[in-house]
Parts: sequence; C-alpha cells; structure tokens
Amino acid sequence: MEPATPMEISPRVLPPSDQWSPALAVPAPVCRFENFLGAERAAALLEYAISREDDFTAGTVLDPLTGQVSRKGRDSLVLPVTSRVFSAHLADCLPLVQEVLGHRAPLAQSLTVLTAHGEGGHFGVHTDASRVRDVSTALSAVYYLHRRPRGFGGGQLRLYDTAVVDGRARPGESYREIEPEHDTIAFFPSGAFHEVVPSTCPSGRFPDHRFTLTTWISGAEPAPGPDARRPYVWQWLADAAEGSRPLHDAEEDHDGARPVALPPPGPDTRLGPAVIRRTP
Ligand SMILES: O=C(O)CCC(=O)C(=O)O
Ligand SMILES: [Fe+2]
Repeated sequence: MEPATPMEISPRVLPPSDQWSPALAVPAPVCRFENFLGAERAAALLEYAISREDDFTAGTVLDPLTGQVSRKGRDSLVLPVTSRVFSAHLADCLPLVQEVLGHRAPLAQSLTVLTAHGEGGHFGVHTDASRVRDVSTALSAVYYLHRRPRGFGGGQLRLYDTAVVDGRARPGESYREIEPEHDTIAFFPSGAFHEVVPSTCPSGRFPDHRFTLTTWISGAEPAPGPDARRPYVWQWLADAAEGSRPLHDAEEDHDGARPVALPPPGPDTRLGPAVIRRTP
C-alpha cells in the first residue's frame, strides 16, 4: 500500500493565533525501585515492625499557618527509627535517583519513621515541607512492607501534578497513583503534593497493616538563593509548595524523628549512573 501523503490542515480550520496561553500540568518526577532490600531483609524488617506494635503512636502534622502540631487529616501510626544499613542503602541509590529525578543539590542527612496504616488509615494532601530544611531541594522516599497475601486494601500513594498557569504554579488536580507493593521504594520531591488514600484492614490485626519506612532527605544547610541551574520542575514544585511551608523554624521533628548523616555512596555501589551507561 502507498503511504498516505500528509494533508495540510487549512488555517480556515485552525486559524493562527498569538494568544496561546498554555496551562501546563507537570507530573512530579518519581523513581521506583522493586526488590529494594531483597526478600530476606524485607521479611526481617516487616517482622521487626510488627514486633514493635506497642511502641507506635499516632502520627502528627504541622499546620503550615499556625505551626501547631495536630492530628488533622491524618490517621497513621508512627515510630521514629534510625538504621545505618538502610541509610547506607539509600546513599548508594541516590546518585541514580538524582539523575532520574533531575535533582542537582547536594544531600547530607535523613530523618526516618516507621509507619503503619490500618482500617481507615490515611494522610490527606500535603507536602513534606515540615520535615526538611529546604523544600525546593529535598527528597522524600517511602519504602513499603506488608504481609502476603496483603491484609489491607487501598492505601495508594497519590502524587499530584503541578499546574503552571501564566508562569504561576499551584497543586494540580490530576495525579499518579503508586501501589504500596512489598519491598518497593518510591523517591519524589518533598515539595510535591501527595496523599495516602484511605486503607481498609478487614482483620483489624496489626500484622495486616500497611507498613512503611518513610524518609526525608535534605542538604546540610538550606540551599543558597535561587539556583540558575535548578531545573524548572523543581522550581515550580517549590513555588506551588510555598503555602505549605511551616512558618516556625522547628529544631525537632513533630513525630520525634532525628536527623542522621548520610554516608557517602559505597565504593562498590551496584546502583549508579555509570552502571546504566555501560548497559548495551
Ligand atoms: O505512606 C506513604 O505512602 C506516604 C507517607 C507520607 O506522605 C508521609 O509520611 O509524609
Ligand atoms: Fe508525605
């Protein structure tokens, strides 16, 4: 068959205009790893989380306008933790994550909490501005754990697009949903609006909850002024998140998490841009 000749769409059909006013919907960059810790370590970590049932407390939020700590819009259990091994694994992944997300700022420290969502568990739309030093350069990472077969329903992570209209950014209405699959981790900008949709847990048993290790990764110092090299998407996300930035300069995390320094990536890191480039 002869290939069809392209037809010019006449300007009578599509008249020229100098009045374009594009409304962008920019998806938040996200990077997911499957089998992040591997079956054995993931299973051990899940059993550890379950064994600490009595130590979890109700998760809090920080009101961006008043700086008040409350439980508004959130029903999650939390337990602040640290883990040298988890931090080292994160550090090994970060060069690749930064490349995929178009992230350029240096990263130095992380805060981590274990969380559990059961029947009616949820976390309303928010940014992670209250957890990080500079929301325009920080990363959030959520590592998921659950028993199989899964004892909960729902609980997807919804990552909202940013709408940019006439150069002004605001949270969009469209979103991408991430399934909380066992032994997977999702990295995304802390300035991106996101939520945990309500979960169900028919058995009501703690081992059937939706568990996470949630981490916020920041630079050591607030990033200096506007950075000309910062990709647009990070600037837009930061602009849209501006209203959610807490006013007070908290020294303490509102769920009790403590910052720990990230180690440098290991010398025999398997996960790095160089490894990807060598792949044919
Ligand atoms: O559990 C999740 O999927 C996300 C949790 C979250 O957004 C948070 O703890 O700030
Ligand atoms: Fe969050």
